[in-house]
Amino acid sequence: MTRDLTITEVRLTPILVADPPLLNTQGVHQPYTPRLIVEVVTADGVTGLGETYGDTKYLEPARSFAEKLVGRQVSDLNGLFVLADEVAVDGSQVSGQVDVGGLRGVQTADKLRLSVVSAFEVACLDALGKALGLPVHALLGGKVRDAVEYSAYLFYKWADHPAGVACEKDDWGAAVDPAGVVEQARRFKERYGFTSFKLKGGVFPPEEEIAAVRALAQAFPGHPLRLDPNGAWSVATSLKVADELGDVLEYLEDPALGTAAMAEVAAGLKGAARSASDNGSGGRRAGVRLATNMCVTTFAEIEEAFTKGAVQVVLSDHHYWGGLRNTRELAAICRTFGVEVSMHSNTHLGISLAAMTHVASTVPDLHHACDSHYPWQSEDVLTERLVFENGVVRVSDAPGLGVELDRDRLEFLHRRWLDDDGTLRDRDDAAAMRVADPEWVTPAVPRW
Ligand SMILES: O=C([O-])C(=O)C[C@H](O)[C@@H](O)C(=O)[O-]
Ligand SMILES: [Mg+2]
Repeated sequence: MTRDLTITEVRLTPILVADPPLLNTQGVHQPYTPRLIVEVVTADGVTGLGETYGDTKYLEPARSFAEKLVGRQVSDLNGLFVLADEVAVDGSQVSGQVDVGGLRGVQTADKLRLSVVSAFEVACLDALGKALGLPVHALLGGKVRDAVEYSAYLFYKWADHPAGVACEKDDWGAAVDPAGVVEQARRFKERYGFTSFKLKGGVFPPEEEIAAVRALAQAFPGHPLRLDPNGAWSVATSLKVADELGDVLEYLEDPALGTAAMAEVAAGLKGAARSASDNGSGGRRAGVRLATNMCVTTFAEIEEAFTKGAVQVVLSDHHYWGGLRNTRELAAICRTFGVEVSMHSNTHLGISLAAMTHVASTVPDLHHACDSHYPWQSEDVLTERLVFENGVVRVSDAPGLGVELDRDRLEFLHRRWLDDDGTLRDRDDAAAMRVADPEWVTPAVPRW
């Protein structure tokens, strides 16, 4: 039977999804965060789904990209990148600096385009898989594992959003000290079976975060632990934290901001490793590895970081690397240079979790449990939520991504976006923090 894979319609639906009051170095999560749902429809009536950031700076290029897509084949995946180069990006939204809302590293025009393309690539793969009766992992060459392991993404957190702010309630409670963090980790383990834990740091002075990680190590002996202050520390502070926590950390994630600072931290750790092997005096910091989702976020950033030995683990994110096939290319480059890979996550829904799981299932040497914010998202646009059991998501063998859109939920969340006066349509954690603390400004880096 011949199939007509021509794209006849592309639907873009911006939505606002509930997000708990999770703290990071720049502020606190908004009560609702923007996402964009992409649907690509073929002449045969097959619909493919994709998901990406929904802020205005992504939405505008996504609209012009969508117009160009009609009439093309869902199988023309390489052509998506050629098309992307033709999409204009608002120069005022582009910067070499760390993005205020998402802590996603540099925000170059190319990276914004890739973040948009990623959703269309996933939607095309979903449609192609459905049309051919093949799961997305098969279109990527086939899975090498049946389940993908995720880690618990622990956050310092308030019990509620500030009084008077419209929001959805969550049942996680507050976590603003070591006991609260350990309790949150316990619940993650109970609910989802996660056995590795990542704490989002850069919120409290390093001594407090060291105490929280020590408390986790005591409560969960032998479990892999990570701490990620999103570049909030100086090189000296980073090395001090490595001294304090080196014996329990799986890796330290973006302790200092940017490749140059990370390379200095790495050099300090390497020096310690040398003295440890020479005379046993390297201290705990000697074996600490550095991971990043902030200084290696584009192909252009790889050479400098790898040449300087700034990182030992790259946390890929298919959104900003430009999709699932680029994620595999990144993994191949990392493998060549002896750098490990795992996956980063921002606030995302089930379409993206399904996409992450498919691609992760095809990467042979995935070295660590992947990050996912999904447990924090009580809302989704799927008829059935994806499930974490014993810390893993099973890889679907159903055609495409193996997920189904709940159109009523999509409409409900879109209505919320339509009803918003614009305040929440561009994620801004510092602005959300100012609701509770009007004096708050994004902290200068290094913060400690
Ligand atoms: O690993 C990371 O750096 C992140 O997940 C960045 C995110 O933006 C996270 O910090 C958040 O959403 O607060
Ligand atoms: Mg990170």
